Amino acid sequence: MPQTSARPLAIFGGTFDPVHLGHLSVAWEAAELLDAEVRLLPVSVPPHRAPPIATAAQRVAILRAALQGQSRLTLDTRELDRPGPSYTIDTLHELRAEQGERPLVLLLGADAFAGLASWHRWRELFAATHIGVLSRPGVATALPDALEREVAGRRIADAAELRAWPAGKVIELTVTPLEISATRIRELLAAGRDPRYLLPAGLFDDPALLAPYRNPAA
Ligand SMILES: Nc1ncnc2c1ncn2[C@@H]1O[C@H](COP(=O)(O)OP(=O)(O)OP(=O)(O)O)[C@@H](O)[C@H]1O
Ligand SMILES: O=C(O)c1ccc[n+]([C@@H]2O[C@H](COP(=O)([O-])O)[C@@H](O)[C@H]2O)c1
Repeated sequence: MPQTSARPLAIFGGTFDPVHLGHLSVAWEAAELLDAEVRLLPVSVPPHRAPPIATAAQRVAILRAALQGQSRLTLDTRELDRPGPSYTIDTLHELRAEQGERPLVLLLGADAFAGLASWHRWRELFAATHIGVLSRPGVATALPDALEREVAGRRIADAAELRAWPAGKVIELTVTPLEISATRIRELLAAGRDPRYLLPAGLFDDPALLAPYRNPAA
């Protein structure tokens, strides 16, 4: 592969049902550690889990409100425009066609990374992107054998090295541990609780934003 020196483009995909301060904080720190542009990509149809509670439009409205007031993290809604399951390999091929040899970095929480060998055409991911693994509280670092074998020769420790190649390296990103999950936030909202300090403050300004979780049957 040709060498490159462009500023990396990092993508952070998720169901974001809803986006929370755990997502935003780790994405922010990854942008700092990698000196990268970071885009949040909400999935349309998650390949490996039940459909989200909120619609795509509702999740995007929450994301837009959550991202207000800063410009380091941006929103990329391309997966919502594609029918069928949101396979990450398809997204990466689209981005590669747009970005040329610019380094791409797929950001994954440690839990999502540990499950990588079950993803659609997972071995092709390494030719399409670098991977940045975000530490997450309570997630063991041991990997299944097939994944460990694929990753073993790819690990790097210095983020600057990512710039030398468009794809193919794996870097652990040690970020501030925040034990926040969307599952917990949905439980709290469904129980009529107010998880104010687990979510960006702006989400509480408009009662419609979190309404899908307060009364999922509505
Ligand atoms: N607190 C966190 N710290 C580090 N990574 C996180 C954290 N929360 C989510 N992630 C990562 O964000 C990505 C998208 O996660 P997702 O939208 O499924 O959030 P979640 O909080 O894990 O949701 P759910 O509880 O519904 O499974 C995944 O790569 C996941 O590992
Ligand atoms: O491409 C796949 O097969 C695949 C399988 C599972 C998850 N993903 C992606 O991983 C990201 C995090 O997913 P999740 O389920 O933890 O929200 C999100 O962008 C998903 O599209 C992708």
